Amino acid sequence: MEESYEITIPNFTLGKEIGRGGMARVYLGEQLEPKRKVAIKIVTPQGNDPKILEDLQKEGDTVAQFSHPNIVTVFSCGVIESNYYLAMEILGGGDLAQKIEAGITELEAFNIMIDMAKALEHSHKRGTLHRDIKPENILFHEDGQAVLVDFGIAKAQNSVSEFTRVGAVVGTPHYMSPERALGKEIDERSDLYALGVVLYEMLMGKKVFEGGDTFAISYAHVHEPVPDLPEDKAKYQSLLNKLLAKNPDDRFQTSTQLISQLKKYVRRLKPVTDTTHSFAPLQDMTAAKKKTSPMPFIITGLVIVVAVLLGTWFMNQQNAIEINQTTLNSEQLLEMSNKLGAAEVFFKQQNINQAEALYLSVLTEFDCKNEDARNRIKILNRAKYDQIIAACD
Ligand SMILES: Nc1ncnc2c1ncn2[C@@H]1O[C@H](COP(=O)(O)OP(=O)(O)OP(=O)(O)O)[C@@H](O)[C@H]1O
Repeated sequence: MEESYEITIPNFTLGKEIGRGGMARVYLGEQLEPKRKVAIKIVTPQGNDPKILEDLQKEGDTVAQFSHPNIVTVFSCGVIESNYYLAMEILGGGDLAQKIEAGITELEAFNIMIDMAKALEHSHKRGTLHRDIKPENILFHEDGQAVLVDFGIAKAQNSVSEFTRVGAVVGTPHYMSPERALGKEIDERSDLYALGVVLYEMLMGKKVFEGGDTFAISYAHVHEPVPDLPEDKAKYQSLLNKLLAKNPDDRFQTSTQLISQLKKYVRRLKPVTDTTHSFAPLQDMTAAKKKTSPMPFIITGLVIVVAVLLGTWFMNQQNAIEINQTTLNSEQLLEMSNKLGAAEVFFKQQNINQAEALYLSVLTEFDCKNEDARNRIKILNRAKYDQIIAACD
């Protein structure tokens, strides 16, 4: 029951749909002059927002000026009938999420890292951040070469940050740098952090921080230490720690620095026959079911939530317990339930400080009688529990 797309793009014909994202569909197509096969992405913003269309157009123009083997080649872009279209080269080798699922060698992971660092070096030198580095945005040519796509939320580096512009963050929280989660100004080091998260995923086959919701994941990026790699991968720990440092000053400062470091690893890996992973050939990747990329998370007010939470936590450390006993409205109830969810995730992961901070926040700011939070705080911090009981009952 595939609906056909009713838009006509001058100089292009649309063929079959090959993928879908949050606001976008991607089709095979043909450019008529000069004749060539292309992939055409059509984005239909909610409410046909002219500002979003204008931003997409600017971003398409920016990417079209890039000329790099590891950045998708854009042939044409524009706005037609409130839709934005982008005609680009076809990347028929699947995406990195599929590769990770199928299994990937360490050598291959490092080669992909170099390709992506080179792509970022090119765009950063031209003042553009990617801002949405994730495995779904790393596609492959059929010969296996990695290509960075979807500068869909890229912004010129000196333009207004997406926080101040719309009061929301666009992008998945799994690859979000700490400074970004906290709503601070970001620079190229934030893209390099995201690339570090991708490296962890390639090495371990799972995300560096998981959580019940966007908040819990972002909170982990801000506070959680980088997990220890298993013994057989411990040789990559220092690299990973540097990529995922909480403070951007402790990371690689430029893609160029990262590339030279990665090359050393590749040199060491090359002569070794890697038997730790089974590598699925590319045909298997392309045959694998294509997961459509999930709609980007829109994290409204995340910055405020994290800031409020941190503030509350520090105050709780310093001051005597103060309890809010007012009746909660529905928004506050929702916020409390989000905090309880995140706290439970941290508790199960034995992230005691984070769990304690969240449970205390629930008891002091929302509901000092909340049974779940009381039971946990009783285990985590008996003194605080007694204080809360005394202040509440
Ligand atoms: N040039 C291309 N060649 C082949 N497939 C492509 C190409 N560009 C995108 N795709 C595929 O089309 C699908 C949707 O694209 P894309 O993820 O860019 O949409 P999106 O809405 O921007 O995604 P997101 O929700 O992550 O922002 C994906 O499966 C992607 O792999």
